[in-house]
Amino acid sequence: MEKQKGNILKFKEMKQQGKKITMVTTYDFGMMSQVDKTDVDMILVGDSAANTMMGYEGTVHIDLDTMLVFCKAVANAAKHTFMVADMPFMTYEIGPEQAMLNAGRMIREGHADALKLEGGERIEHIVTALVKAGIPVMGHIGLTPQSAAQLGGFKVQGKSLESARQIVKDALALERAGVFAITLEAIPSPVAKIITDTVKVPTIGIGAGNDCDGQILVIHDLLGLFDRYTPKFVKRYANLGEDMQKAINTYCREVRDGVFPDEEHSFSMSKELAEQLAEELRKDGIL
Ligand SMILES: Nc1nc(=O)c2c([nH]1)NC[C@@H]1CN(c3ccc(C(=O)N[C@@H](CCC(=O)O)C(=O)O)cc3)CN21
Ligand SMILES: CC(C)C(=O)C(=O)O
Ligand SMILES: [Mg+2]
Repeated sequence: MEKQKGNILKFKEMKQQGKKITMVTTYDFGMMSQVDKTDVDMILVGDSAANTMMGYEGTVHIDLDTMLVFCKAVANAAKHTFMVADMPFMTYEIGPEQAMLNAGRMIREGHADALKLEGGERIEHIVTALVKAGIPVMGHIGLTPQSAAQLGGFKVQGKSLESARQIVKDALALERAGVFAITLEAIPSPVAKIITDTVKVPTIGIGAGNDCDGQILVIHDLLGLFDRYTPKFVKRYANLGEDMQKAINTYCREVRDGVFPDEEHSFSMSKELAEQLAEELRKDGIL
């Protein structure tokens, strides 16, 4: 049976029924064509594209127009999968007006179904405005990579009493603002459990333990296509990087050995026509 495209009501129902929500990132048409055939519940066009697709160390170097390129490519293949996209760094922090203008582009031009913003209490007024405008918003708290410089790097958050309490408050602020789900990144499992038990909207964890309502991983990490760094929370389910190297090396060997292309991968011409052609070309003085 063909997969139904999810929606924010379905995700809330899944939380109520204790059904786990599955999510991966995706950044391009080819990958999304595969993901769209799986039973993953939703995808994120993450600003982690800055790392996985562009090779930057952090996520602050990707701008709105670049995010739009990835969104458009993914949207062309996301026929059955609910598509969330990250608002990139500094495209919403100035205030509701800036956020609305840029969110409008992500949805109109990028074809995102929903948007994700980093921050809690700090951006409550901005999320409120977007939700009032009819945009489904996902929150993202804990380790927020766009503020890594301030956090001292990609560090686990909420390890002290005070910072854990702040993250819980951030979750409540986002719920008040009307988010449909909250990403919890790199926080101790007990803190994620408290939030999951407290808010009515689904929590989607990445490095936040097994009590969240759902999980997300960067697709390059789970497929084994990214080896610059591997956060503790990443589990590799395949080694596609190695598979790719093997396939490319086999191709190179076959070309060097004169094995590829064979007849199956070439176009033929009748012997008569080929001879006629040679004759004509000899007449022309070319052969
Ligand atoms: N490929 C990829 N995967 C991700 O999960 C990811 C990105 N890129 N880019 C954006 C952010 C950055 N993320 C990261 C990156 C590194 C760690 C990491 O190495 N953390 C240390 C903990 C360090 C500490 O708290 O002391 C670890 O050991 O997991 C965590 C999250 C998560 N996101
Ligand atoms: C790691 C996830 C949650 C993310 O924000 C991203 O991939 O950009
Ligand atoms: Mg992100």
